[in-house]
Amino acid sequence: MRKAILLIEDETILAKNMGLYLEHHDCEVRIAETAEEGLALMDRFKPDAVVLDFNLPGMDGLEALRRLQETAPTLPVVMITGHGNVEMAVEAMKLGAREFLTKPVSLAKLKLVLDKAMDDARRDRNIDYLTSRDNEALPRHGLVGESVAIRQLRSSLQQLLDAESHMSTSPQSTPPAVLILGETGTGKEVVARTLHFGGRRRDKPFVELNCAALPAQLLESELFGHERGAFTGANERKLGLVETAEGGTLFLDEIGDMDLGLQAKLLKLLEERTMRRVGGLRELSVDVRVIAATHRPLETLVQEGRFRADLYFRLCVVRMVIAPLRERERDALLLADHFLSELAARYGRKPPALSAAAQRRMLAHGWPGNVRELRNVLEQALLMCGNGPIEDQHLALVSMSPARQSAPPAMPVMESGLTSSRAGNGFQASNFGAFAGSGFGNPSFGNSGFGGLGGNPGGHSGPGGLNPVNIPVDPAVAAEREALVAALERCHWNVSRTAQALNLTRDALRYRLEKHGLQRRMSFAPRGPSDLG
Ligand SMILES: Nc1ncnc2c1ncn2[C@@H]1O[C@H](COP(=O)(O)OP(=O)(O)OP(=O)(O)O)[C@@H](O)[C@H]1O
Repeated sequence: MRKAILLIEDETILAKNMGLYLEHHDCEVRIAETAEEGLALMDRFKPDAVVLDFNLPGMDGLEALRRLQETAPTLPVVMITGHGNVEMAVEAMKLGAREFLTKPVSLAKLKLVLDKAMDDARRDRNIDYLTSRDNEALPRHGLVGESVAIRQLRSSLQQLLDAESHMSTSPQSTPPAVLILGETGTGKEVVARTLHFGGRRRDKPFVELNCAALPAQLLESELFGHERGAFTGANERKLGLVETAEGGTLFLDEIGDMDLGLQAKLLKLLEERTMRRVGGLRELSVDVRVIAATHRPLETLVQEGRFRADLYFRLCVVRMVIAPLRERERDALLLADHFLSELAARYGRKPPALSAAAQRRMLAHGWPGNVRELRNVLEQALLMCGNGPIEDQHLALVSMSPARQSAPPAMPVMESGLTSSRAGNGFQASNFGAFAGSGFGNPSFGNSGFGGLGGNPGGHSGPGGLNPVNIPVDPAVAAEREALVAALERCHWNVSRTAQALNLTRDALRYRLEKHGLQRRMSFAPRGPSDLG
């Protein structure tokens, strides 16, 4: 993705040279000759990084840096000075400048420093973002719902957390790996966060990675980091997310999409608690709790040889299955109340009522996108309903193939939550019996959601990302897709900016990307602050 770089430099020739060099290296550049001009460009240009000269006519570089920090505290700024003044540099660093270069500036070094500054900023923002999202991602009232499935899940989570609280604190006793299964949008991430933030690791990092979002090689270096020179473009050593998660939790979403080669490395991490950076010679010890999730029927992938059986067993020391929303009795209405209060507060309005017809329609709907879909549908309905109640025509529910709509409830709801909750203790070692038998895991996967979708579970796009659920394409849907693509192109496929441009929440945009099979085209897509889905 082209990076947008703002150069604030009054020496015309130097600014031009830097600009040409960076443009030649696939950056989009704007030059401002004064700090005032640069600051005025910020809103319109929205740079990914700023190169800022100390000595400028009018407002000086330090003052400009101060202002940039106020308005865009995570924006990486590289300072340039002609004097190599140490005090100034220290002051700039204190103010948050990422890097410091002295004139004459080596253009190659500038590019290197910029790349590193943007990389570091992205990593920091990931962590900040993940931390700041705690409250947002953990519903304030915990897992909303009173269905048997959700009550069981809540109590199983509590039992697991209680058991973990009695574990020894030695580094050898990492809490068990957990595998969370469920259709898209059922709340797998919420469960993972509940386990992390409800447990003893809560003050350590919760780092998440979507394994479906990156090609294998990138995923490996994102996960395990790399040494300098490990491959073309590896100009600096980079820490991976495993090391970033030290002492905390690594949440691997969409684990079913992980490449087989990388699965072997993950297995080693789980078995030996060691890892090696790409291009590295040393084995490094790590203390990381792994929680993995997928919407795919992992057991079937194992049977088909697409997922390692040994890794599967390692991951599901505790296995949790989250029931799809359509199987959670009247939870859709409880969740609707919850989301409407939350959304109404955000829009500064009173929560609207749901008409009886709207309630009936919600209870009859199949919710292929589950809780996420429900929230997005309600957000739109809230905006459409004016000051009256939400009527059924305000609910933009995507119609589904008849086969799916008429699918019977997949399973006794009791099966939800930890698979082993039947055993009475809420959780236990994974269900090897079920794996070996013809049922191959939890019946909820065999019978319902996944089967009924003709191999395209939960509305997720197919491997090419272009074939979402069997939805008849109507012109409105096509128009929505077109508008999305246009906005994405305008915003260089940056999720945050696109969401902003379309006045959508990131979740709402993410849902729409999934709906139209556009998600896989996000080339960068780790769940970072700017790119997070
Ligand atoms: N029981 C619940 N109560 C309140 N909010 C919920 C609940 N379950 C899910 N949510 C909300 O629904 C949205 C989707 O949940 P989440 O991201 O955890 O789903 P997921 O299963 O991880 O989805 P995906 O498979 O696409 O990664 C989030 O905004 C989450 O906060």
